[in-house]
Amino acid sequence: MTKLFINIKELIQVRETNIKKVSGKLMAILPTLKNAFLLIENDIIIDFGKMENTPKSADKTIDCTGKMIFPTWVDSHTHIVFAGNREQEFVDRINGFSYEEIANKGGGILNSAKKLQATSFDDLYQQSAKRLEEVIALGTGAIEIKSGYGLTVEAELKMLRVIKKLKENYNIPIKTTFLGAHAIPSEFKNNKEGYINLIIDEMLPKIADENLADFIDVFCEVGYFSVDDTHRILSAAKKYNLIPKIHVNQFNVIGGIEIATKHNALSVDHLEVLNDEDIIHLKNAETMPVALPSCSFFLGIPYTPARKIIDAGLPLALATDYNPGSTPSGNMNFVVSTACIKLKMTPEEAINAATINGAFAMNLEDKVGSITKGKLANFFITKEISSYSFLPYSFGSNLIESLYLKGKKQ
Ligand SMILES: N=CN[C@@H](CCC(=O)O)C(=O)O
Ligand SMILES: [Zn+2]
Repeated sequence: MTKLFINIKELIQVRETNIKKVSGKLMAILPTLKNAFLLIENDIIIDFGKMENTPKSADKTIDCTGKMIFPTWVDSHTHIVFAGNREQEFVDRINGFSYEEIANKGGGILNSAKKLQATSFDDLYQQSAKRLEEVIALGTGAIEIKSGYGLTVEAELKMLRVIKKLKENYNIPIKTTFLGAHAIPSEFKNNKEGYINLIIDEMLPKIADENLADFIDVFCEVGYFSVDDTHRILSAAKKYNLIPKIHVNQFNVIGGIEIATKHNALSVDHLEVLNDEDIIHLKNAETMPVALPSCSFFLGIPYTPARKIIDAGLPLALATDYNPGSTPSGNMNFVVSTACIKLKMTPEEAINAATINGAFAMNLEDKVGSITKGKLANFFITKEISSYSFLPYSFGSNLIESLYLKGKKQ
């Protein structure tokens, strides 16, 4: 079955030959085609070009006059499998408590873990599926999902099995990250080593047995897991071929980037604080830096210094961090807007960061992230808009008119 999209006002992020990622100055270049067509066959993009070269026929033709087509957003960092919400902590923060103070009082990640442990598999699946549907409707066409709100063998496995079921039931590429080292559970309050042993000796082998994860993550931060802990966990995960994607530099610079790059991490995420040495480590690595501006917006913490990263010649990806504590939003359109408004990224840089660079940060750059022949037909058609910059400019508006995943209208 072929579908031909014609009279596309502008086809965004067209790449004749696939690229892995865009870095530095090249991030400012967003290749597009005006007055274009796009041809797909079943779930795959098979051709695109200028209207004067439109193929004569297709099984179905869709007129896009006045509208643009973007590859769907690639959200490379989420925690959408969680139970309940944490709006009381939101109110506590309005009343002057910090994220750290709330966590130290037993709130934060431990609060979510308590809720998740008491939630059945089916209930957790239903809550998570609803969030997945919500973000797909907002233009996300590939997503990474982490565990890390279980913090017991049983509850971490429950989270990962929920993600597995989401993968089976939804039509988008989903990658799974094991984040057992998200926080130290209360039972191990004075025995962090004991919890790390549990991760290494019990959780990892069981996860590998059931093939439940693609990536390994650690929250490398003061009060959570040290650089040495991170090194231990990543070394153990290597045996199971789990690739590191690490939470680092959210509140403090403690050497997380150095250890992550030594372990050839696929990405380092957050980076709200970043020093010159970190930049040097990133320059010597293939690791993708990932900014999560909605988290900075919600917590009122510094924004990732995107200019410093890009101006150093590095790539940058954007993701939502959708989770109940620091970012209760999975809206990639808002992320792209906030990146322009607060991180001073140009629309071209932000769109590259939210598509092809996000795909790299999930090892999916051959499948999604650009309009390229052979890639999945995952894209959205906008409402009538004046230019692609109108999208980040109109923050808070939903300008997506329709969405195709693997060639099927959603
Ligand atoms: N920082 C660590 N993990 C999450 C937040 C966890 C939570 O507060 O529930 C994040 O990426 O922001
Ligand atoms: Zn996160």
